[in-house]
Amino acid sequence: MYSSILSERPRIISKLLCTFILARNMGGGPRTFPGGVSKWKWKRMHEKRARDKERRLLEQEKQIYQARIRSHIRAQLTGKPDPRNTSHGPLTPEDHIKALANRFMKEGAEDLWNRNDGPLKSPPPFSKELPVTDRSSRRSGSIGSPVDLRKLIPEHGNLVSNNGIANLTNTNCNYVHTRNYSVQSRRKFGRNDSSSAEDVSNSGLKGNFVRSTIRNLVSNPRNMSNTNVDDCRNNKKVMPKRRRKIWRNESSSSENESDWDAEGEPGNYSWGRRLNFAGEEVSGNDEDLRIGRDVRKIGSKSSLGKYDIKSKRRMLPTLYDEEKDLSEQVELIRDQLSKRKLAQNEEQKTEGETILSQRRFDECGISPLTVKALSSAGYIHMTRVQEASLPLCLEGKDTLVKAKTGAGKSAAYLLPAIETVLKGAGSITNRRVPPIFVLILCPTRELASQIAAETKVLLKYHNGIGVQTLVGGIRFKVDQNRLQSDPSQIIVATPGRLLDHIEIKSGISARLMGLQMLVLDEVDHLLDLGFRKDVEKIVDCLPRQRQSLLFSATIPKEVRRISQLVLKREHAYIDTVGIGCVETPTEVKQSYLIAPHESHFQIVHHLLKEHILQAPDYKVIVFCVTGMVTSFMYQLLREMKMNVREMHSRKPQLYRTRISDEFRESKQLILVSSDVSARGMNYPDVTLIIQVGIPYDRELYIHRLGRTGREGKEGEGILLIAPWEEYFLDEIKDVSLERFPLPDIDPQIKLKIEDSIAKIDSDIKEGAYHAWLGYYNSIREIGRDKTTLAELAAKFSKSIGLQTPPALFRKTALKMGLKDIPGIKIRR
Ligand SMILES: Nc1ncnc2c1ncn2[C@@H]1O[C@H](COP(=O)(O)OP(=O)(O)OP(=O)(O)O)[C@@H](O)[C@H]1O
Repeated sequence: MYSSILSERPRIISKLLCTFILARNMGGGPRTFPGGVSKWKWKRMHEKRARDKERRLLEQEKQIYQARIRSHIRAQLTGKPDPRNTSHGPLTPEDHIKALANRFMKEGAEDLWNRNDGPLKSPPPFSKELPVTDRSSRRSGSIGSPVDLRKLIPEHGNLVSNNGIANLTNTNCNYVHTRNYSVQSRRKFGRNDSSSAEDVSNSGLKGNFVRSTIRNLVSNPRNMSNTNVDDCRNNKKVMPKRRRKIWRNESSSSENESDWDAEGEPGNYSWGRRLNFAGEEVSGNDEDLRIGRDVRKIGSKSSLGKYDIKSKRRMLPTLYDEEKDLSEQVELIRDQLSKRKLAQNEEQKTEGETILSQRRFDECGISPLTVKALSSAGYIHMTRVQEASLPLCLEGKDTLVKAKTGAGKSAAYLLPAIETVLKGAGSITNRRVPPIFVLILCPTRELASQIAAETKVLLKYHNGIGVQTLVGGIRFKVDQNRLQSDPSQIIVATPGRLLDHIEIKSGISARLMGLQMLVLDEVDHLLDLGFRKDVEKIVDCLPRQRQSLLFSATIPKEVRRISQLVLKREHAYIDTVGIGCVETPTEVKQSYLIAPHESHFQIVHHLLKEHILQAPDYKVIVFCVTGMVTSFMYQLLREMKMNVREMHSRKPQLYRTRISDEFRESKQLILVSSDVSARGMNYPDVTLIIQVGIPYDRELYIHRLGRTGREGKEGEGILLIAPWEEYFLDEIKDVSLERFPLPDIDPQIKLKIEDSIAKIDSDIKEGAYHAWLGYYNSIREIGRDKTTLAELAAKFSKSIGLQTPPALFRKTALKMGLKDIPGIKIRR
C-alpha cells in the first residue's frame, strides 16, 4: 500500500501543482509589459508617476496661490514702480499671474490660465486676518472667484477640483500649508520660487507625514482636504503650544504668520510647522515627536542664551510687579528728597541772609562769663558754622573747618580757645614759666590785630586771661618787653615774627611747651608755598599733644592733604559751604569788565562815581595787584577829589593799623589796598569791591570778594581785567559773573585823569605810572618772546623799584607756559 503511494507521489505532486497554478485568476491583461517588466512592476511604476504628478500639481497650486497673494499685494502698490526695475513698468496683477503660470507649467499655460482667476478680489474666508491687505484699496475689475484648479489639472479633474476648491474654501490649513511650505522651500533652496515640486519632494519632503498624506491623496483623492485638516488637528493634539512658540521664534519670514499663529487655528500645525531648527521636515508620528523633543531641546533657553527673545516674557508677573513697585517707590523717594533739598535750600537762603542758627550760646556749655561777654557784644545765637564746629572743638577734637567769608569763623575757634585757657589755667601747678595755652597763626598783621581785638571782647569778663599779638613791623624789643611784662595765655601771631622769636630763643619756645591748642586761620594761605616752611618750623617746636583747629573759606584739595602736617589722623572735617557749592557769598552781585589796561584808571574812577551816586553810604575797597600800583591808584583818586585811603605793605605798620581801624569805623570811604586786606579782614558794611587786574588765584578772588556781603548782607563785586588776563575767567567759571559793557567815559573826565596821571608820574610818584604800564607790557611781551623772560623779569623788577618780581608776575609767566625764572627769588 505504502509502496504504491510512494510510486504515485511525483504524479500526485505535479497534479496538485497544476491544479493550484491553473486555478489562480491571472486577470485578462498581458503577463509582460513593454521593456519586459512584469505587470506588478508596471503597475507600481504608474502609481509612482501618478503620485509624482499629483505632488507636482499640488506644488503648482500652492505657488499659484502664493502668486495670487503677491499679486494682490502688488495691486495695492500699483502706480509705485519697483525702483530696482527701472527699465520696465510694474506688471498688472493679471499679467503677473499669467507669467507665473507660464513659468510653472511651461507648456500650454496660456490655455490653462483662467482670466477669471485674476488677483484676489475678496480674500478667502481664512484671510480675514491678513494684515497686509488693505481692503479699502482693493482694485475693482477682478473676479472674486477662487482659482479654478480644475483647469490646471485636467488629468485629475475630479480629484483636484474637489481638493483645490476645498483647499481654498476650506481652510487655513491649506493656506498655512502653502505658506509654510514656501518657507520651507526657501530654507532649503533659497528664494527660488521656480523650484519644482519634484525637487522639493526629493530633497525636503521626506517625512512620514508628507508621504502618508500624498499616499492618502492618491488612493482616495476626495479625502484630501479632510485628511489634511484631520492631520492638522491631530498635530495640534500632539504638539504642545510651547513648540509652536519655538517655531515662531524661528520663523520670522512673515507678519501674516505671526498673526495667524496667534489665532491658534488648526492649520497652524501643518507641514511648515514641522520644521526643526535645521530646516528639516518633521512629521507627526512618534518619530516626529522625538524630533519635536529635539526641537525643544535645541530651542531651549540655555541653548538660545541671550538670543532667547522669550526670556523677558518669561519673567514672573509677581517679580515684574515687585520691580515696578520698587521703581515707583524709588521715584517717590527721589521726589521727596528733591523737595526736601529745595526746602533746605530755601531755608539755607533765609539762614544765609542772617547767617544765624537757632542755637544759643548758653546752650553749648561754654563758660557763663564768655556767654555774658557774647551777649554784651550782641551775639546771642550761634552762626551755622559755630553751631556745627563748636561741639567738636569743645570736645577737644582736631577739626578742619570750611565756611563762607563773613560766616563767623573767628568766634568759632576763639570760644574753644578761651575754654582751653580756662581749663589749662585751672590745672597749673607752680610752673616757673607761664605757658602759652593757645597759639593763633594768621597771614597778615591786620588780621592778627583784628583777631586779638575780637578775643579781648570775648574775654571781657575773664580776668587774668590775656591775648597778645606778635606781628612784623613792630620793633622786636617792644615785643619782648610785652611778653615779659604781660605773659598772655593766648598769642596771635604772623608766622614770620613768631619764628623770629623762636629762633632768637627769646624764651617763647619754653612757654610754647605748655601749648594746648594751635589755630591756623586762613589755613590754605598758611600752608601755601609762601608760608608753609615757616609754619612747619613752628609746628615742629610745639608739643604733639595738642588740639589743632584749621579754618578757611577756601580749602583746596591739596591743602586738605597738607593739613595732615598739623592735624591728627582722626580729625573732623566740617564743610558748611557744601560740596559743589561756590564759596562766594550768595547775596553778592558779581560782574567783570574787560578793557585795555591803559583805560583801567578811568574806568575805576567812573565805576566809583557811579557807585557813590547809587549808594550814599558807600564803603568801597579797590584791590590792586602790587603795592606800587595801589599807591598810584590812591594818588590818582585823591587827585580826583575822592575820599580815599591806601593800604599796602610799603606803608608803616602804625599807619596801616590806623587806616584799618578808621576804615572799619567809617562810611563814605574808599580804601585802595593791596592783598594785605584781602583775607579775613572784617570791615563791616562794605558796599563794593573792585578788583583791578587778576588776583593771584581763584581763592584770592573769593577772599577779596568776601570783604563785602558779610553776615549775609548784600554787596557787589566788579573784576576789571585787561584782554590778555581773560584766561582767568576760566579759573572761576563755577562762579556766576555777569559781563559789564564798557562804560562811556566823559571826555572831559578822561582828559582830567590823563592830566592827573602825568602830574603824579612827574611830581609825586616818579615813574610809577610807567612802572605800572611796564608791568603790563612786560607780561604782554612774555607772550611774544619767551626767551627774554629772565631779562624781562629783571627789567620789570628794576622798573618798579623791587629786588624781585611779584609772585603774580611769575605765576602769569608760568601760566603762559614759560619755565620758571632762574635765579630770581619770588616775592609775595
Ligand atoms: N554769633 C554771632 N552773632 C552775631 N554776629 C556774629 C556772630 N559770630 C560772628 N559774628 C559777626 O560776623 C562777622 C564776621 O565774622 P568773622 O570775621 O569771624 O567771619 P569769618 O568767617 O572769619 O570771615 P573771613 O572768612 O572773611 O575771615 C563779624 O562782624 C562778627 O562780629
